[in-house]
Amino acid sequence: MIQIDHLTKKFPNQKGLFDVSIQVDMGQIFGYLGPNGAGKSTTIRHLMGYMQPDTGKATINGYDCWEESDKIHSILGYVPGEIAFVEGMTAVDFLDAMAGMRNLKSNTRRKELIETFDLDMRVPIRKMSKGMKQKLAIINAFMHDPEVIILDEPSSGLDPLMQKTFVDLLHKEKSKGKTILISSHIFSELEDTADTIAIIRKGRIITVQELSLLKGEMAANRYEVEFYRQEDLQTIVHSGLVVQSHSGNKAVISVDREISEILEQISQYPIKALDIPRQRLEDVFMKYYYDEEA
Ligand SMILES: Nc1ncnc2c1ncn2[C@@H]1O[C@H](COP(=O)(O)OP(=O)(O)OP(=O)(O)O)[C@@H](O)[C@H]1O
Repeated sequence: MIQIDHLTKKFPNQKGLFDVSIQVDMGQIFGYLGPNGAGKSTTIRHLMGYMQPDTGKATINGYDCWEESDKIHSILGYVPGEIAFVEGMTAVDFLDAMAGMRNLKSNTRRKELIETFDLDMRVPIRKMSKGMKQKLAIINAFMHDPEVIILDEPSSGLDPLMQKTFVDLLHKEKSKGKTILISSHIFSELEDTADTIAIIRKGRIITVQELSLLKGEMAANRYEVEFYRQEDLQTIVHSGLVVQSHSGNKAVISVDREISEILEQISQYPIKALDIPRQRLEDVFMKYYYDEEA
């Protein structure tokens, strides 16, 4: 379990983290969402034991991330936001070195992951593309079967097929009961994986909610209806339903009452198309961002 309690870290430029509290339970995928410079990587650096909080604390499976970081690293898999490999190393050298540091005896899982992500290990790291380096970082993060996994924008650089492979891997790990924190500003990545989402902005947590509730908050609030006949649209405009806008034979109707009441009225006329715009995490995020700004 990952726990951050009232963590504050103020940089000399007044940026940083302010009273951040989050909890990621075992078997949970926790999405950490925020715009550039919000404080996601700074939070993760505290979890990794790279930074000492001014006040508050972070723990992983009960170990203090700053004071007991050595204990944490053996149970942790981590994909950093900016990956820097030692120049001149081959991918095999790198994974061997990491396996050695972790006292890892078996290569089975490593081989499976190399196959899953289809990484050509013969290419020297310095000649690898951004996506290939990202794959190598992912293999490194998962090859020792860690209990807790921390991923800082993990699928940046991966092509759509590999992003899907990665999402599948996350689902498998979750089903094994792993605790996973993913920071991202790629909404779809979290929409497909996260149970709970925290939104951070300017170093402060704006909201922590179950993804399903967060989406429900902005549940379909309008119908887009296309009529065959202009006169039917005009009748609807004057029917007492709240028509937000209309053009051509299309009307956007506000869902401000019982859905059955609205459907009953519009279904009196032949309808060419009816669309209920799907709520996306991105819309929810923008709403929070905008509301806080206002
Ligand atoms: N060591 C530091 N000294 C001073 N300011 C810092 C330091 N580290 C981070 N910051 C500032 O703190 C803020 C949060 O940075 P952070 O890297 O955590 O953001 P982020 O949410 O990970 O952003 P991105 O999505 O762009 O990676 C930024 O304004 C950054 O400039």
